[in-house]
Amino acid sequence: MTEDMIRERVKAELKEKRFRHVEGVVQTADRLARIHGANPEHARLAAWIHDFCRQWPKEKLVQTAKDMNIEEQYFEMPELLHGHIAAGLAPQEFGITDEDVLNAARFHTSGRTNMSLLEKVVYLADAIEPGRKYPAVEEIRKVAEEDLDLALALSFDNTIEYLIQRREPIFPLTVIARNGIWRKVKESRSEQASFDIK
Ligand SMILES: Nc1ncnc2c1ncn2[C@@H]1O[C@H](COP(=O)(O)OP(=O)(O)O)[C@@H](O)[C@H]1O
Repeated sequence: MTEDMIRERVKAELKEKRFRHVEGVVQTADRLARIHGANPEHARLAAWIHDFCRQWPKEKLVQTAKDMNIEEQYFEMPELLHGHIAAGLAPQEFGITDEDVLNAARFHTSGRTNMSLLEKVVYLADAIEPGRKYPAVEEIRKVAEEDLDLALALSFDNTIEYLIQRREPIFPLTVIARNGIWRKVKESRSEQASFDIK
């Protein structure tokens, strides 16, 4: 399937506003990939498909996830299932088989530890595409141009703070990923005496 065909297939599946978000993620993922040396075509593919199942009803997500044998832990938070299902459908639906592309779609909402460069690019593109509006977004946009790991750490913190404020559960692996990326950011800067965030 060509990228244009994938675009049209995704467009047919989503409401206009959601599709505009996806277009924003594609554009941002392409840009971040070029800046940071990831594969821009792979970044765009993962971005096109990441929200393919975003508008499915919860029952359909849960049933499909069971049929696909998606890991038990994701069922506790059905908001996290759509990326996994999109990745599971992608070989058949779009002819996409590259594991890194599939994982970038799979983990775009929760993140995970030891994310690949492409996974970070797509996670952040989803968080900072031009349609996103939240207090920290400008700071994360700016940092994402220069330091992908720091931007990822800030983005995890932002999501976790948002969920806490709303008294929502936090997926435990996001917290573990958050701790890991902050450790990596701090270690890589430990020689710089002036390292200071905020
Ligand atoms: N780490 C997380 N743990 C638990 N719930 C989360 C987590 N990240 C996001 N969510 C929930 O999933 C929903 C979808 O996340 P969001 O990033 O806005 O959408 P999308 O994955 O479609 O880009 C959010 O409204 C939030 O409630």
